[in-house]
Order: sequence, then C-alpha cells, then structure tokens
Amino acid sequence: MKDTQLSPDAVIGILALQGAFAEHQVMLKKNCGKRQLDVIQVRTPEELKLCDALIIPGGESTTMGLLAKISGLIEPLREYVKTKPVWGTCAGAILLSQAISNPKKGGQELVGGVSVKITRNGWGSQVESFEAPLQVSGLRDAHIPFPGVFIRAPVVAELLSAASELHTHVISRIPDSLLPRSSLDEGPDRAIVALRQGRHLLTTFHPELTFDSRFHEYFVHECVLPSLAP
Ligand SMILES: NC(=O)CC[C@H](N)C(=O)O
Repeated sequence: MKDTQLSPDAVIGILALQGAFAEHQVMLKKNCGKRQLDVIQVRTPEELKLCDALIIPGGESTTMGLLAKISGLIEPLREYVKTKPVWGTCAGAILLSQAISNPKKGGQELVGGVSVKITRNGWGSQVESFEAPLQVSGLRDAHIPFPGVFIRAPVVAELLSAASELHTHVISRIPDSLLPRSSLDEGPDRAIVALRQGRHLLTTFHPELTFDSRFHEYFVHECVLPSLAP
C-alpha cells in the first residue's frame, strides 16, 4: 500500500517476501530529506511495476528465491534488474549476483543483475557474525566510518569479467585483519563488501539494521534519482 498520495519524486519498492524489509522501510522514511519518496512493499508483479527502484533485503536467500518463484515474481524481477536500480543487502546481495559458488543443494533461484560471483555464509555460521567499522567512499561524511553489521554474510568471491565494462565502483573493502578464512574465496575480491555497478548497489552487510541512514541516502541520490533524470 502507498504511503502517500502526493506526487512523489520516486517510488521505491522493498521486496517483502521475507527478511528485514520493514527495517529498510523505516530507514527510507527517516531519510527522505527534501525528496518525496513513496515506499511500498512488493509481493506481486503488479506492485513491482509501480516501482522506480527496488531494495532486496537481508534474510535467507534460498527462502526468498523460492517465495519469489512461487509468487510469480522471479521472472519479473529478472526483467526488472535489466533496466531499474536495485539494491541488495546480504541475502539480497546474493539474489542480485550473477553467480554463486555454493548454492543450496538442489540449486537456488537468483535474480542476477550484478556481475559478481558470491559465496553464501562466506565468513562462517551465525556465531561468526560480527560488526566492523567501514570506510566507504561516496557516503556523506565519508571520513566517519559506517557501522558494518555482518550476519552470516556472503563474500564477493570474484568480480566477473563483464564487471569492468559495467561501470563497477568498489566503494568499500573490509580491513585485511577481518578477511574471511574460507578456502572458497582466496582472491583479492573477497575484501569487497560494497559496490555499485551502473545503478545497482550491492552490500554484503545490513545498513538497515543500524541507526545510520547514509547508505539509504546514497542509494537514493546515486542510483535512484539519476536513473529518473530526463
Ligand atoms: N543476514 C543474511 O541476510 C544472511 C544471508 C544468508 N546467509 C543467505 O544465504 O541468504
């Protein structure tokens, strides 16, 4: 359901099948600034059509992928990412990746859209979840570290070859001391925790579970609004 009937600058959808969608909604509302944003929860292809941009939240990528398939959203999502800005956080980042090193047994649905290969649970299990202060280029007040909340987070195993042609900007890398130990990810790309590719944004952690709305601002200003410019 729409939040407002005023004519918005942008309609941002949050995929609301499972996971931390409500938290993203709260963050976006806090963060409208002078912009008039409509924020809607997306559970159907019809709702997806209303959106200028989409956020895929953290949660469980296998469940979200399955629910997207059951609700007839998986193909519309695959089409959607070809033309509209999408931000994936944690499980959402997995869904938004082109390939996965360790899919669930029997396979799992991806939406694709960002030219990376990703590894689920790349830092280990729930007990190995952690927080880390991150340097992120392009954020407002970038000298102030962003609180990275990593919960069974995925690891960017590899930027795929197409990434270089797709205007990929790595905006945050994790410090060496925190690099994952998994043998699945040995290349230098495993330090990447946030990147923008074209108008898509991928974060392996959860900005929606903090009190810091700078990533939501970043998505609106760097990805959503420029995509609407005539
Ligand atoms: N916090 C999260 O979103 C965890 C992601 C989860 N490990 C998955 O595979 O989907």
